[in-house]
Amino acid sequence: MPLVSESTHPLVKQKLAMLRAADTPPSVFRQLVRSLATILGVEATASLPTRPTVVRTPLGDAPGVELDGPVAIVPILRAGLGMADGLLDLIPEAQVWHIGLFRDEATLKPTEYYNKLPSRCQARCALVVDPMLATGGSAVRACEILRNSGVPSLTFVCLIAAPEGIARLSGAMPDVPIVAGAIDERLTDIGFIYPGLGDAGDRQFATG
Ligand SMILES: O=P(O)(O)OC[C@H]1O[C@H](OP(=O)(O)OP(=O)(O)O)[C@H](O)[C@@H]1O
Ligand SMILES: O=c1cc[nH]c(=O)[nH]1
Ligand SMILES: [Mg+2]
Repeated sequence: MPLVSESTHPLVKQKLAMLRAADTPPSVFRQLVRSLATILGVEATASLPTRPTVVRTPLGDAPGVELDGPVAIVPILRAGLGMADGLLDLIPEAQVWHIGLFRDEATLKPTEYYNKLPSRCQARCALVVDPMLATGGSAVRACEILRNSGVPSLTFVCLIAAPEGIARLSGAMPDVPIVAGAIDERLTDIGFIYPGLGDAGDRQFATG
């Protein structure tokens, strides 16, 4: 998997255009976040380790595979919650570990307010999900928490990334692939992704 990928899938582009539109209501926004996460999840799990197995069909034996070890989906609260549902559609047996971070509006630094990792983090790999990779501070913090908990393989999945956030996350975690729906132009002077979609949490949960 490339270190940074920007989706070229036509459905991702179509759904992102709908998601960005300022008049898209929260109910539709949530559905779009969920289905975008599923499509990007397919791309993000393309190298997931598997082991061979054999299953009995009504006619005989067929070769197959099963996932080689547990997978964790890690939404960064709160905007990552809607993406977790989309990835669970893809991997229903995954564990879900919640990390709560909010970004200080003035300093743009993340503050951790919730952490519900299992006492023993035994996932073979974790898919960290957050719709927005802006300065990269939240993504780096979440990946550090998971690294310190011993998760061997991390992948970061977002809907929209800023070049600044990609540079920061890749600099801090050069072995964490970033799967993005789109890479936008830049950050604004108040740390929003331009053109972006505004505040992903507020738009999902109608708190704007
Ligand atoms: O890359 P960064 O500069 O860290 O910014 C990105 C973060 O900002 C948003 O969360 P926010 O702090 O708005 O919290 P919320 O999910 O509760 O709305 C977003 O969902 C990311 O977590
Ligand atoms: O553009 C941005 C940047 C950070 N968080 C958001 O929700 N949107
Ligand atoms: Mg927010």
